[in-house]
Amino acid sequence: MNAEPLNASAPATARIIDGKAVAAEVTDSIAAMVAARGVKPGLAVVLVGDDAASQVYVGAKGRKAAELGFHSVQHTLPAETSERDLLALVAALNADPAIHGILVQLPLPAHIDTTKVLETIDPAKDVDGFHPINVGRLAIGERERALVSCTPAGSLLLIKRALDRPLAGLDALVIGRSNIVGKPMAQLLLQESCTVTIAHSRSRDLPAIARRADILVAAVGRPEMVRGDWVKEGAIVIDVGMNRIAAPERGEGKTRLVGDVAYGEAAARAGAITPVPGGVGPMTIAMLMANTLTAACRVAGLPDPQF
Ligand SMILES: Nc1nc2c(c(=O)[nH]1)N[C@@H](CN(C=O)c1ccc(C(=O)N[C@@H](CCC(=O)O)C(=O)O)cc1)CN2
Repeated sequence: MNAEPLNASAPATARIIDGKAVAAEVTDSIAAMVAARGVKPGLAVVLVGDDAASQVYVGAKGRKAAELGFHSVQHTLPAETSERDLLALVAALNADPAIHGILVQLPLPAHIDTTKVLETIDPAKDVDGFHPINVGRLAIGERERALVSCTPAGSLLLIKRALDRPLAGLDALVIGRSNIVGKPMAQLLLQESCTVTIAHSRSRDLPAIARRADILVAAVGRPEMVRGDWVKEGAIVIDVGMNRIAAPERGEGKTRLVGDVAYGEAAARAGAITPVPGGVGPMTIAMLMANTLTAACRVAGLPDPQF
């Protein structure tokens, strides 16, 4: 039977999908599961160099892990660290039974081959879900054996919370084809039996494609590219973009964060929409914690936690 498209009585202004609140629900449930299951998930976060934003993210991940009762370690290496030394650290973490999850913060300095580093992480400890084994398992429909990339996994959870019906049969559009967000997002939606389109910078008549989408995920890295008139009435809009743009109205040299969607315009037509900040971003760290708990449960022979 064909699913009805979303639309019918679309509200004049979208519901705001509160990523912070959903992330807090996820991490609360993780803390409860850690206590109930008697596991001590171990997360190692590796930072190479002194990129200011990366320092903030790595600090937030380590603190959240400790707060949830995980064994939490951070390795901070200087920017000049050789690829060989970084690979040796990853190998040591692969061999450490107290560590269930390894995360190497990106971007890495230019002299280090990122692919080589990510492929050295034991797939069972790859809590970022970037290893080709995990990507492949997701692609062949073996999500239950994979660790799934955190941002798409978190986005799917937000979509499910925003919808009051199953996703099956809905038209989903993912704008952006990155390995980290666009492609795994499309795979997840496909497994929910959506009809999935992946669009990118060379797609023809993107506004027309977008107007057909019941679920629109923007992960293209272009500030406010998706305009209000691209959005179907009542659609769920998930904005993965995080773009810092000049904000002279706030004073000289000031900036502000915007997504890939022109929020005000899109909110006037969407059924529900994620803001930036406060939408998808907080889910990334929550799903990292979820993946680390999952990895620890698998080692202990326990069932995967469900979120
Ligand atoms: N190994 C990884 N590296 C990177 C990842 C990743 O998932 N794994 N993602 C990004 C950075 N990132 C986490 O690492 C991340 C970025 C942003 C947020 C977030 O919550 N953003 C806030 C806004 C923050 C602000 O005001 O600047 C939001 O959207 O509300 C969380 C995690 C690159 N590297």
